[in-house]
Amino acid sequence: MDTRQQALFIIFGGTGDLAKRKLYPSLFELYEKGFLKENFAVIGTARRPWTDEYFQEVVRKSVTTDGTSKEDADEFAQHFYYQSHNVNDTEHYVTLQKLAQRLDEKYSIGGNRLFYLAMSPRFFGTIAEHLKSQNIVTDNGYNRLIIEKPFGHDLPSARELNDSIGRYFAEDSVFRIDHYLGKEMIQNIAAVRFGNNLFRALWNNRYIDNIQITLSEALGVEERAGYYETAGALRDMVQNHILQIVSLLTMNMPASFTETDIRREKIYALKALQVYTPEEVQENFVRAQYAQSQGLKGYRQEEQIADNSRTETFVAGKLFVNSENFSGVPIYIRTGKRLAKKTTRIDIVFKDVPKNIFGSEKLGKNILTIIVEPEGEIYLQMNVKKVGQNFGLQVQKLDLLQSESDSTPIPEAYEKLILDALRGDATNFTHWEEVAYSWKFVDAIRTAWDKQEDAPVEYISGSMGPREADELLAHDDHKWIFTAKK
Ligand SMILES: NC(=O)C1=CN([C@@H]2O[C@H](COP(=O)(O)OP(=O)(O)OC[C@H]3O[C@@H](n4cnc5c(N)ncnc54)[C@H](OP(=O)(O)O)[C@@H]3O)[C@@H](O)[C@H]2O)C=CC1
Ligand SMILES: O=C1O[C@H](COP(=O)(O)O)[C@@H](O)[C@H](O)[C@H]1O
Repeated sequence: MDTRQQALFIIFGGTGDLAKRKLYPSLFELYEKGFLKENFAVIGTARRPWTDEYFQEVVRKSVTTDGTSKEDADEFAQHFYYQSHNVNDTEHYVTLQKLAQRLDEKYSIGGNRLFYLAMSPRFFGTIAEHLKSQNIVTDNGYNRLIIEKPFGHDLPSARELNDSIGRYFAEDSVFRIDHYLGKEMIQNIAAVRFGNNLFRALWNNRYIDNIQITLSEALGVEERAGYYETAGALRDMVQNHILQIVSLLTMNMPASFTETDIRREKIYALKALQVYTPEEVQENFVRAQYAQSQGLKGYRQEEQIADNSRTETFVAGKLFVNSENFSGVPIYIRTGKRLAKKTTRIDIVFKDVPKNIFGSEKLGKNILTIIVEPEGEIYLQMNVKKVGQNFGLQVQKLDLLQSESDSTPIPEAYEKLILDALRGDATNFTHWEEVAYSWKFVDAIRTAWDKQEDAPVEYISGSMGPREADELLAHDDHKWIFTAKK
């Protein structure tokens, strides 16, 4: 089967951080693996007046690491063209249309176009409109729009944004990126759940006691402070990545492993999220900010951050998916910056056996742990017999998968997602209804917080958040499985 793709990429925000750090290296990987060969070209656009030569140099630099072949990087960069372009200026789209047409012919692309909007969402509507009105979309190939997060800052703004895009592009041409859905171990959730009868049978409120999702980062806000100050951890990480993980963990088994069936079940799971009243928000959610400590700046001392900022850099919460299989199972989530360690992990804690027949021998919990980062790993914690004449029990970890044992290099999330978009497979992109239900849940929390007089509590940089996040679980007689000490 010929896996080579033919496409013209037009990247809006071609001079930006995301394009340089993620998009060009991912395209290069696809080139090195043969998915992109002769029949592709990339137009980078942004306002600054770069030349093609300068742009190609930027691209070469961004794809070059220790092992990169200089010849391949040079050949790859030859496919890149730069067009200085202000997205608000209609005249500029006329020039863009001509360049796109010329490159389509030069590289025999056949009209396939992928428009990557790697810039502030406030421009998305105007770009979509101009792509249509200035005939940059073709009628002899596909026209797909890849859209970066954040998709709005609440439900009304997301709906407005969706409507403005929807006037020009049908839902099946819109690929809303959530890069967590391109991560290998996040994609492994479906394999573990639906590929093993053992877990398929136990994956419900009869056997699962609680679920814990941790997305912790060691870094602070770095150079994205301006954006972060308007978002906070709730909008930056919970509305998208965490709720997407929740939907993958709690959705019913899809009728088939296809885009339509998977998305249907994810939408259903997100629709079943319990939307909290302000009192329930107070009880079930904790927000916090990193404080000045251990020689590191506190959040309010960072550049571009107001010294009275109330933006949360940490969120912990307990949520419920009120579906037949998951109602009653607390799902504890936490995410934050300047925490002890960069890690993304999911712990599924199973219920205790109904009766311990081993007398004074204590039984440990069965816990299935999926570590997404730093290394992909899956463990199952089990009770087994201690070796020896006497009967004693011990807890052991069954190592179900270790990335080291599989020599295939793990593709970067963006690389996988761009290839999916080229193939027209939107399974790992978020449907509008998923976005809408996620905002509905998050808006209830945000609105309650905005009305609270208290500022976020503080936590020490390098810790796993404030003690309130531990108390949230202690209140239910639970505790976080992952502590930084391990
Ligand atoms: N960076 C990251 O790690 C991540 C980014 N994202 C999202 O990706 C998007 C891009 O982020 P990022 O690359 O960091 O942002 P940057 O600020 O680095 O880039 C913004 C880009 O937009 C261009 N631009 C701004 N105004 C205009 C205009 N009027 N006309 C044409 N071009 C314009 C800028 O170039 P110029 O000034 O030359 O016009 C620049 O290329 C955002 O939606 C962000 O939320 C999502 C996840 C991670
Ligand atoms: O979307 C975002 O994700 C990153 C964390 O992504 P990861 O792949 O490194 O886990 C986060 O730093 C950023 O604030 C947020 O916008």
